[in-house]
Amino acid sequence: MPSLAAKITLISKSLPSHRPGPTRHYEGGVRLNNGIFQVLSSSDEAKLKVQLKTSPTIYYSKWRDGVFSVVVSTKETEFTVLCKTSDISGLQGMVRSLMGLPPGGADDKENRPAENRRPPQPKTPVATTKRRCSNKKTPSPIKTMNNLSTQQSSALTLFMTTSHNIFLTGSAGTGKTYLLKTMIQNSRKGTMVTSTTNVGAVLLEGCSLQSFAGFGIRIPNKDGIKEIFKNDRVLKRWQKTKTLIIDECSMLSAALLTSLNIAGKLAHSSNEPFGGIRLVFCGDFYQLPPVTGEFCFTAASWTEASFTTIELLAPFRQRSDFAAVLDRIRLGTYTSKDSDLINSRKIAEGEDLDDATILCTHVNQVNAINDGWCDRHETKTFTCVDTGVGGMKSVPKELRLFISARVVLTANVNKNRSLVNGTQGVVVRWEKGLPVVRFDLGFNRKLDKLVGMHRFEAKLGSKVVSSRSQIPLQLSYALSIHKSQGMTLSKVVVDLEKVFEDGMAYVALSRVKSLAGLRVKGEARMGRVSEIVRKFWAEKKEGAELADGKEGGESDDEQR
Ligand SMILES: Nc1ncnc2c1ncn2[C@@H]1O[C@H](COP(=O)(O)OP(=O)(O)OP(=O)(O)O)[C@@H](O)[C@H]1O
Repeated sequence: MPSLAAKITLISKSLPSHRPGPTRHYEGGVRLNNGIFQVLSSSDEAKLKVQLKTSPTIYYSKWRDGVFSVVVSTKETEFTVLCKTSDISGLQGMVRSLMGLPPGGADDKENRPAENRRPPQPKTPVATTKRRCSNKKTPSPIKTMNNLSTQQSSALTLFMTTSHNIFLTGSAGTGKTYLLKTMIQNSRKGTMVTSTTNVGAVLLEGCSLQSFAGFGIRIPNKDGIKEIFKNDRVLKRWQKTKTLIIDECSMLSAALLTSLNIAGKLAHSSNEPFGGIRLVFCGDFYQLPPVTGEFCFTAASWTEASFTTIELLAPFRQRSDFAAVLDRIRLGTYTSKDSDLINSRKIAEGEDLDDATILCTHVNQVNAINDGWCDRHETKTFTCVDTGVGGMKSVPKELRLFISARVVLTANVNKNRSLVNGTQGVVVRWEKGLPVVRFDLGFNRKLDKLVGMHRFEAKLGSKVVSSRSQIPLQLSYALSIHKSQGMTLSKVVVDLEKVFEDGMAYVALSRVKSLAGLRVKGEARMGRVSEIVRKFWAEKKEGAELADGKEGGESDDEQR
């Protein structure tokens, strides 16, 4: 790959606009080795076609309403990037990042259009190993991509080599959080890691969005924010923030996004969107919506942020056949065959499901099931040790466990041995007063491991503001679907009779790795798909057309 980088030549040049208005028109493309991707034409409403002469890869793109989108399809994978970029050097950066290549190239200079001499380079060097901040001179993004897919590597390159605001999305299990963690490891000083959910914050070792913002449970207006900023600590935190990462952004409301925008502008005394803070949002709007209010993308602040959208398409959690069924449920395009397939997983009479996690729609169902198990056994109680203020609601103060209890890890204990958040097991004995858990590593592999106290930290930037030490386990007989968002589980029973939220059934069904690990209690209701989300994507994707099975070189009419 690196040698290929030098052989990519940008041959694009700007053309005079033949229509009134601010839209710029380009002709050109990038040269790859002896092949040429050629952008044949462009305008705000017309398709940009990228023609590929010699490679099996198809690049197909379209320009609409100022959004340039390119669909890349290789033998291994296929993904879409939509980016609001109005300069051809942005296009060059996009193509490079799509290919997993570092920015720039030996032969770029001469061919770059005069007004765009600066390729998208990182302003400061980027780390490959150290978290948040680095002083290394030469970034080597490829080193950090070894265990990432091509799609994920490309997205990481985009994160590391541009300052675009990024919206990282994709179906459940496409590795968004996995990639986000790598981005965090390679992020610069001043990066704040947050999530709209406590569970998400724990997973990323960040803090909840509301605690970062200093808003508490409020969604303040401008005056309210000025009042909050009288607290010097909160104001300084905002002023130090250069990048704000928000995971589980499907649960971020439009009102809160608007407040964040105002706060960023006030803190940085700047009229730039979010006061110039770079945004990295991660989530899937087809999953759970905000608890109250509208989706964040309905706010004017979303448009102001001009996100570059990265949609990961390759499923990691499930095999592609099951992933395809789940995707249709996600989009509300499932067939009766899909529905029958899910319902064919109904619990059989007398079936032993003690090793499964029951995913419930309501918390009272969850507590009743887990408490019921504790009540029937002799339990040992583990009390947490807290430091700092605020506590961590998602980690229990008191954890009741018993021998033979089914548990799930809530922290990464040992990545090499697959003892990560979500790994399930059974408490088999006590040792030194601590539980020994027989973890299920899949493929009939088991591992006994003494689980000690784990320090869960809430961070604001690199500063630990509070911590809670607790055994990183949770009874896993039942979990709420809300809590399960983001988890990967090996065997689940879904109870979807009382689904009350768009995307809820999809979140529950997509936690499991395979159909074999899925059991259904009662009649599975697939729930609805949010019309607003559907519209959001329809408008976004109108700009992108997949070139399934079509080689470059066809005319626009043929493509239609
Ligand atoms: N490059 C990778 N190599 C190996 N495993 C991966 C990779 N990317 C993701 N995974 C694994 O795939 C599973 C799903 O990944 P992850 O939880 O990041 O997906 P997600 O898109 O965030 O899902 P959700 O939307 O449900 O939260 C996890 O078990 C994760 O460890």
